[in-house]
Amino acid sequence: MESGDSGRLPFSSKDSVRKRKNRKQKETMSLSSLRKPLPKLLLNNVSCMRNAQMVLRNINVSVHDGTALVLTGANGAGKSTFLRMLAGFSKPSAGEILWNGHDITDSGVFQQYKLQLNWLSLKDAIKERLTVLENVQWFEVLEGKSGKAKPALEFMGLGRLANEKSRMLSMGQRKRLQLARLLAIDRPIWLLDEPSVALDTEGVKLLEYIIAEHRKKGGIVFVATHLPIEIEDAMILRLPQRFPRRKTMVDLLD
Ligand SMILES: Nc1ncnc2c1ncn2[C@@H]1O[C@H](COP(=O)(O)OP(=O)(O)OP(=O)(O)O)[C@@H](O)[C@H]1O
Repeated sequence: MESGDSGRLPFSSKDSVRKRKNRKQKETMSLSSLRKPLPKLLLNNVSCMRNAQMVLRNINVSVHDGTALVLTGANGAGKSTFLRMLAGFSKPSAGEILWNGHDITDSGVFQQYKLQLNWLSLKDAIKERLTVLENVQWFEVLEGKSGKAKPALEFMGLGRLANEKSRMLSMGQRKRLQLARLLAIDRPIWLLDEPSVALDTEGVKLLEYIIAEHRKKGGIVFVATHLPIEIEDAMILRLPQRFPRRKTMVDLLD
């Protein structure tokens, strides 16, 4: 009996050790899944209407710190609409956009969320009568910051023009000024609509560089573009064409 009992004991103790191990493994797994960071931004089945037409349909994207998302697609596919929605200018007609798990359409959340955003679009909001430097400083003042305007302009190759009236600037220089503003204000989420338009080769390189540096600090970058921009490990979201394409002059020439 004794030997029989003692013979069974090691098995039952092995069993309980194995069970304990399994339990521990399960606990570790559930802990690690708990620890998995929330996406900074989550678009959950988002659709968006403009002018009574569905422009974006059932978009699902999750974006973590350091991510770049490049939006591509034909004219009218909805790239700017996507950015406008993230900026809070348009509301999703269905689905939700969560920032740190909170719905950005909630007004309390939006007050905090909008302070994270840096918006760059074709409408450059440059004040013609201010100098180039004042145009950046003006944004700094609104932000309660100071001291970064000059270095940002110098970095973007506009140091020499800092005291010129901004109406003197060429298109590419205006774009560089917008990028200098982005650097001076330094907010974490960049929404860039066609940021490389009008930039020369060096300007595009600078743009690629500042995007890479921003991401290294954990910044998030959304870029809507038709032009190739080198962004390492970017997620690409190609928005579908909204209407069947009619024949164009290009097809006739082919
Ligand atoms: N201000 C507006 N009011 C109403 N509808 C608009 C407005 N702007 C754009 N739209 C509609 O939304 C659709 C998507 O436009 P959007 O500007 O998002 O496209 P896009 O992909 O950025 O185009 P592009 O490559 O030409 O910049 C357009 O086809 C247009 O019908």
